[in-house]
Amino acid sequence: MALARRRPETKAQFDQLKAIIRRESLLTGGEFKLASGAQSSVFFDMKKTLFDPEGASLVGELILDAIAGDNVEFVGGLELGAVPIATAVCVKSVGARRPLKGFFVRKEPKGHGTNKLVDGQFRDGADVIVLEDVTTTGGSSLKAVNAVRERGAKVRKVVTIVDRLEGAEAAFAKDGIELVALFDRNDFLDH
Ligand SMILES: O=P(O)(O)OC[C@H]1O[C@H](OP(=O)(O)OP(=O)(O)O)[C@H](O)[C@@H]1O
Ligand SMILES: O=C(O)c1cc(=O)[nH]c(=O)[nH]1
Repeated sequence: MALARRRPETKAQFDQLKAIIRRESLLTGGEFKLASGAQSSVFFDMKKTLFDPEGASLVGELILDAIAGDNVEFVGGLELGAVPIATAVCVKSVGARRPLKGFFVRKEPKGHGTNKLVDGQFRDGADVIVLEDVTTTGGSSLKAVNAVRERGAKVRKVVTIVDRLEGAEAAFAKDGIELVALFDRNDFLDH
């Protein structure tokens, strides 16, 4: 797993975002059931960071910086975590040479209205980056990857805010996808 590059210009923002995640999202000492069904005594409640004004702004800026060299048109991922992230990145891309558009993949088609699985801004066959708030097994991101690949999209990279170092990187590698993380669990925990 590659940690996103900390350039001298972005180091202060990384430090600020890390402090917000530690203050708002890091939960230790409880017993939490994870999306995979596993139990953990550590939980990153990332929505608290993503719905914090400064947290959302920093996430948008740092992810936009992390993908600056990628030639993609769309960013998005599985609901719910990817929704505020994609919005933050899109907002921060306004004024860029090529602003990014955002999509989200529903866990289930909603059964009425347009009944879309992939919603928001999306074009079949496009180059996309999948976004995630926290990666554990990587299963949730892979649902998003598979949904957009069924629509012909090309996905080479998942960008997560925190990687828990519990298998996502290897799961993505099998599908030819690189994992880039702003932080990993070692940024927040001693073990
Ligand atoms: O890498 P994984 O093993 O898939 O675990 C990580 C996923 O778990 C959480 O989602 P959750 O299912 O709790 O959904 P939410 O975003 O709708 O709260 C988190 O937002 C990731 O999407
Ligand atoms: O694996 C998960 O489900 C998970 C882990 C975590 O730290 N935070 C979260 O929201 N989900």
